[in-house]
Amino acid sequence: MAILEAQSLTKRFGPVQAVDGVSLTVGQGEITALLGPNGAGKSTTLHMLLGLVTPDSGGVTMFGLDLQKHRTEVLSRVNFSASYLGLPGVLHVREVLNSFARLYGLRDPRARVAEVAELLEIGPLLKRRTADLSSGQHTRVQLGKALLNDPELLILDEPTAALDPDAGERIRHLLVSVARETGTALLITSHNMREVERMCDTIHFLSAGRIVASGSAAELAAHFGVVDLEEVFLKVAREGVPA
Ligand SMILES: Nc1ncnc2c1ncn2[C@@H]1O[C@H](COP(=O)(O)OP(=O)(O)OP(=O)(O)O)[C@@H](O)[C@H]1O
Repeated sequence: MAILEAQSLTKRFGPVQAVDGVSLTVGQGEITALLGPNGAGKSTTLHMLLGLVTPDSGGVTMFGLDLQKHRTEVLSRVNFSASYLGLPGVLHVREVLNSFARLYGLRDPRARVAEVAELLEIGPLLKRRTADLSSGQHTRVQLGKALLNDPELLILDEPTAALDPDAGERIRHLLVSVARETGTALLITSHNMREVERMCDTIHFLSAGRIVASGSAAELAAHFGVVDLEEVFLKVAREGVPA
């Protein structure tokens, strides 16, 4: 059974058709990427999948349940992280994570916060005020928050955007382990083509709100007659997709 199925999602903001008929499926333990130029509609698509933005048309099914009809049940099995999400600045990292752990109804919030802090290597940050974190530290805390409830579907908007190469590599390794070992389905956006090549099973390329190409990195490179995903990106973004 698919973990996530989006059917013909559309969203218009005034004159801008941000998303125009996006359908996609993500299976258990699969890592899927949404790629595309700035403004292609990636974040809007993710926000519709999370129920944060209401689609003009189309629907979302997760775990076989309709998102609109079973919102609370469905979203309790999902989590989301993005560097643009704020954290309450006056609170310490431990207080923030403990609050989310209680909000998620975890049986032993403190134990899970300790586990996640070890996974994300944020133990030394637990006593810091979130307002004092660097952007890379903030990203790791956000990811920690997103792993607290052991989500079956993890949606990540540019998960490694603010991380240095070493931290980025560790987080990629962690995310791949989470998908492969626990069966969590991952849906990510990224502008880092090497990252997507290394992590993702399936890639959907968005342009002007539409999926214009889908496949593995190798399939897409072969299809467009280029050597890698970076070149696929440049070709599709600059020349479009031949009809
Ligand atoms: N709340 C909003 N109100 C008006 N326009 C919006 C809103 N959200 C997004 N848009 C517009 O919808 C289009 C798609 O935006 P979106 O943020 O989904 O793109 P993106 O692919 O995530 O881009 P980026 O790579 O720059 O993050 C853009 O033209 C954007 O300006």
